[in-house]
Amino acid sequence: MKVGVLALQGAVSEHIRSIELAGAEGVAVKHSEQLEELDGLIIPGGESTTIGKLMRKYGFIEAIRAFSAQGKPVFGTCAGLIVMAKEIEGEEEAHLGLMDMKVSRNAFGRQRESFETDLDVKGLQEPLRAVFIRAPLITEVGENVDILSTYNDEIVAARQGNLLVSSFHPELTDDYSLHTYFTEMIKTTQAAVQ
Ligand SMILES: NC(=O)CC[C@H](N)C(=O)O
Repeated sequence: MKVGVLALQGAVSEHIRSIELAGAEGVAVKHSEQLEELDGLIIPGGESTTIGKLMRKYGFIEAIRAFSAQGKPVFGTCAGLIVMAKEIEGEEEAHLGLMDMKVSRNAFGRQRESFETDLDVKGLQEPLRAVFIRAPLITEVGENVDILSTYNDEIVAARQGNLLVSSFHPELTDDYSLHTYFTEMIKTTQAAVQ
């Protein structure tokens, strides 16, 4: 199984390490043509405005939409979550606009820049060590979105079919269980296609 990590900006190598611990081959993705050989894609954290601009410049917007439309799984963390949202509070334009949710940027940052906590995540056996860095919050979700985790009653992880998002960074600890969850999503879609 080959999982790409969008390598335009942000925490790329850490995601490659975590997805390889979960048993997949991790590929740094710099050109949209590379998507053709992938089974799943991770969009990392970083700065969503920058990632959005670079995605437009290098033809990733249409390419990732087409990738997702084939049913292939996409996992966005932190800034990656923001670029996947249909709506971003205070901004006129979304980026990929894939997932039926509204997000608020830097929502936790107003309280605390960054922090770590143990989170219960639906579908994971053990609490997950989660690192929040100027993290966004999901403030509204559509009815097709399954809420996987909350922190202080705020939504911090969710899934909609082949789309997975977390407002925290699951790649910055040794716990790769959310990456394993993503590889399981890929296996399920592959089984459904065959
Ligand atoms: N760690 C992160 O990815 C931070 C996201 C960043 N605050 C943004 O709004 O794009």
